[in-house]
Amino acid sequence: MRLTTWLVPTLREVPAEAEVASHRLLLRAGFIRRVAAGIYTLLPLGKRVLAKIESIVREEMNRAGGQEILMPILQPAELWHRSGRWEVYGPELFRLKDRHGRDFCLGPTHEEMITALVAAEVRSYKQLPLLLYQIGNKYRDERRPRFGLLRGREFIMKDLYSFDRDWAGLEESYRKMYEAYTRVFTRVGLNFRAVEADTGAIGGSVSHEFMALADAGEAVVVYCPDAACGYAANVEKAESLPSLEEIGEEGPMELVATPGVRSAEEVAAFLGLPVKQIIKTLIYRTEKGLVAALVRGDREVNEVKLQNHLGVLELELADESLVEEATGAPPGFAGPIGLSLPLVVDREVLYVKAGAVGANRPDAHYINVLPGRDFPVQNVADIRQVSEGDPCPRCGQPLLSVRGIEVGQIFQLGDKYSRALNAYYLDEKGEKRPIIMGCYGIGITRTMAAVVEQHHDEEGIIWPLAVAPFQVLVLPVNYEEVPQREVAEEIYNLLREKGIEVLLDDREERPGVKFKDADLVGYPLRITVGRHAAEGKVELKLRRTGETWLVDKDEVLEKVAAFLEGKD
Ligand SMILES: O=C(C[C@@H]1CCCCN1)Cn1cnc2cc(Cl)c(F)cc2c1=O
Ligand SMILES: [Mg+2]
Ligand SMILES: [Mg+2]
Repeated sequence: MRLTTWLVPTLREVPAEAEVASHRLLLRAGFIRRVAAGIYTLLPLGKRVLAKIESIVREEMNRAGGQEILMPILQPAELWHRSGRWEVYGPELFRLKDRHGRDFCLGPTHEEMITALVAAEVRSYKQLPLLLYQIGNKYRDERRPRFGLLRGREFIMKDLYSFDRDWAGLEESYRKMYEAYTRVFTRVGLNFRAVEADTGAIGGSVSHEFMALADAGEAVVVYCPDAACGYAANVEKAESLPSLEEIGEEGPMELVATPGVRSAEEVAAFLGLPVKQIIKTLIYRTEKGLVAALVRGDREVNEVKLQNHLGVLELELADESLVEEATGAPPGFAGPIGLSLPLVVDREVLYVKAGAVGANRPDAHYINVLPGRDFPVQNVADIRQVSEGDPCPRCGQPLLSVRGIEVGQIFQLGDKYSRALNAYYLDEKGEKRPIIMGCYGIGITRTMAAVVEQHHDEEGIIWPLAVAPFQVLVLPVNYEEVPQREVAEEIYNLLREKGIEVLLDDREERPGVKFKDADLVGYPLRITVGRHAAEGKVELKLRRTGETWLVDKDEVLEKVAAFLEGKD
């Protein structure tokens, strides 16, 4: 292919809206263009990378026994009514009406649709297990689309659904998918970790996320430094050994004036107590009303754990006016004493024997508060956010934390959707039983961006060979100069005949522009045809290491083949 015929609109300037490397570089290198917030066009080189990622995913899904299908993006609301999710999802679900006024949504996921299909087509245990998957667009109206392809409102996902006769079957399908995901992310060149994950509203119990480690990642992973232990979890779900240290001496509760002293740190300093002896009260708004969550002063509430514990769909910190109304005091003076709200108490709070809490009146706190004596402790749970340094829940060593990009997530769903959509089968004895499901997603466009986050330098992208838009770039420094053009054309045609993905930069551009573009786009191997062409010599350059070799043009094919075999 000749670059003069290809649309690769590279940019010198960094687009202002791009905050992370992958967004900046995919724009500058001419791989994507923004259409609207969270909505992108994939340009030719971007599409070539996607095609490579998709074919790796397809190979591994097929190897695991998956059968590829393609479901509609337009989903009739009726399916979502049957699963009860039409009302559950809010503005994130793109809804529309057809010309007859019938309700549809643009598919954010396909549990309902695939389960309805299987309900209609599977009758017998002989048809199980069944693994069906698709690769296609998904739509989620994110409140804050950002970071380019990392969080879009339209994106490409591979979603596979497993259908088994029982839980043992599901565990086998889940294990196969876990291994298939490990192969996919290894092959595309990502440094990733599989971590225990929260299942969210999808239901089910077991879930893992595949995290590409990157500072630009929105997810926080906590993990045990000891590889033999191997504990790793999304912080939404992560646990640590609770501190069962008793704090403070029991004593009579007292009201003390704490003028303008609000935060746990301020109250601790004012009262001369350690922060962990403060008991924080945070008021949350849910669709079932207000709730007060209590954690030690040195902890944060984990809102995902709290939401799961309460079984609510919406959970948001109550704003100041709501807190005033509910407690009679501004935030910072809220407390559990005499509070007419349901309390959820973190387990560690029980070990605070003389706590300080807001007195539900301005500028006042109670001290020597004893949980159980001074406020009810019926509802105790693990609702605290684990942080770096907390003891590993398995082996006690201090946990570490790192940021990650969630490129895949797998779930053991169970029978939630099969019961809702009537997907049953008859076993050997003719007994009717619900199909046991799993669902498994990979963010295809997000994976491309994650690869760029992990593979770039200040010059541009460094594509791993397996997903590069082209394997080799032939770069004649001065295309009008005869020996250079002839040698470049000769090498270009030789490689093409061998089926190597080679691009020839035949533009009449200044050499500097050509070199800068070559490094920006990130072709893995570059063959520069310059002044040595007259003696039949060319320069090979590896984008990843910058290493260069001056070789005779007759050695090029052998060198390129060796590089392609070496796979980076
Ligand atoms: O999608 C999943 C679970 C798995 C992920 C892997 C592939 C199959 N689905 C979870 N989820 C996330 N965001 C959503 C957003 C909207 Cl607006 C919605 F209506 C539903 C969902 C939703 O169900
Ligand atoms: Mg989540
Ligand atoms: Mg997730």
